[in-house]
Amino acid sequence: MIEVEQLTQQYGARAAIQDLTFRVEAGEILGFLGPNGAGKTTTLRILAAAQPASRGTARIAGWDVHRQAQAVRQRIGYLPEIPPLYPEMTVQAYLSFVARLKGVVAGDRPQRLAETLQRCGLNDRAQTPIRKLSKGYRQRVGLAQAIVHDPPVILLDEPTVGLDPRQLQEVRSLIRSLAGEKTVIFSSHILSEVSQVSDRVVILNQGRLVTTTATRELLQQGGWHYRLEVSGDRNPLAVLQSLDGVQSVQMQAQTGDRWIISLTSQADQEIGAAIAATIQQQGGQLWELRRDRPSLEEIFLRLTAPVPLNPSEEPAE
Ligand SMILES: Nc1ncnc2c1ncn2[C@@H]1O[C@H](COP(=O)(O)OP(=O)(O)OP(=O)(O)O)[C@@H](O)[C@H]1O
Repeated sequence: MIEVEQLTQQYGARAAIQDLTFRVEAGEILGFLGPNGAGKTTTLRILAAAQPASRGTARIAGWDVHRQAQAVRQRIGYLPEIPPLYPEMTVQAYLSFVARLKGVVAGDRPQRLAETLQRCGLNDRAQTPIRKLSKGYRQRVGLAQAIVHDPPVILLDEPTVGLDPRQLQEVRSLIRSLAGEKTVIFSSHILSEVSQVSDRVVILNQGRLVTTTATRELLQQGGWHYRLEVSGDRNPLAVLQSLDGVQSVQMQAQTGDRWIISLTSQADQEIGAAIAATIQQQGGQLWELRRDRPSLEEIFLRLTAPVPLNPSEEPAE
């Protein structure tokens, strides 16, 4: 339903996004994730036909976002970071205006409006001027304007920013309720949030695609975290470092002949038994061995760590 190929946006000498390629299938909810400045807004604006890309192509339901921008705009609902609301209008008048603008025929408008107000939990605010609404309700109106014309594709740019926990929950379940029926891209910089709403994520960092994967698989990519407390005559750090399947080892604390060590295994390598055997072989004693999955936040931070400069680009000392 959405096909992005080699999409690049250049701002002067800098590329805000570079060679992005991904697809979103019909009925899928895709989490679009990345830290601030990763290029999420730029990508969504291009997909919404709100700005042309410097290079590459993007198609929505087969229509090219650049060459067939009008056809694309009719088929998408777009919620930008700052929703385009008219503060003096009532919710109902505004949604009716948007429906007309988006080409909903007059006869269909009352039903589209009623359905949208209901779906977005806005029935009791229909006659309220937008300027009197709380942030959460404004966000609902923003979502409502994106779906009032019943588009097959919905693009939501950070729809949950600034909401309180209850509003967050409501907006998330609203987005979830679109699954299967609509194709949705929903951007965020919080992986745990995206994982609650979408089955698959695209992760961007500094304008480049880092990964596109099922959220479930992302969790498994992180390997395991171990924390062990060991005593003995010999510091076990070196021998643990050379163990098969180890990604990193760190000394957390040392008091006398006791060490507290944290260790991360490579993706899907369960090495608890090997750790215990190694300590025993070198005559040490294991007082504690704990195993955890890294949190989604840790995985996200690892995947989006700043990209180091090439040696040739490093400033001279
Ligand atoms: N009109 C513009 N002119 C120049 N640079 C821009 C412009 N718009 C965005 N950028 C730059 O492009 C990069 C990507 O910005 P973008 O807003 O797409 O990222 P983002 O992932 O949406 O970030 P955020 O989460 O902060 O909204 C940033 O470095 C930004 O400063």
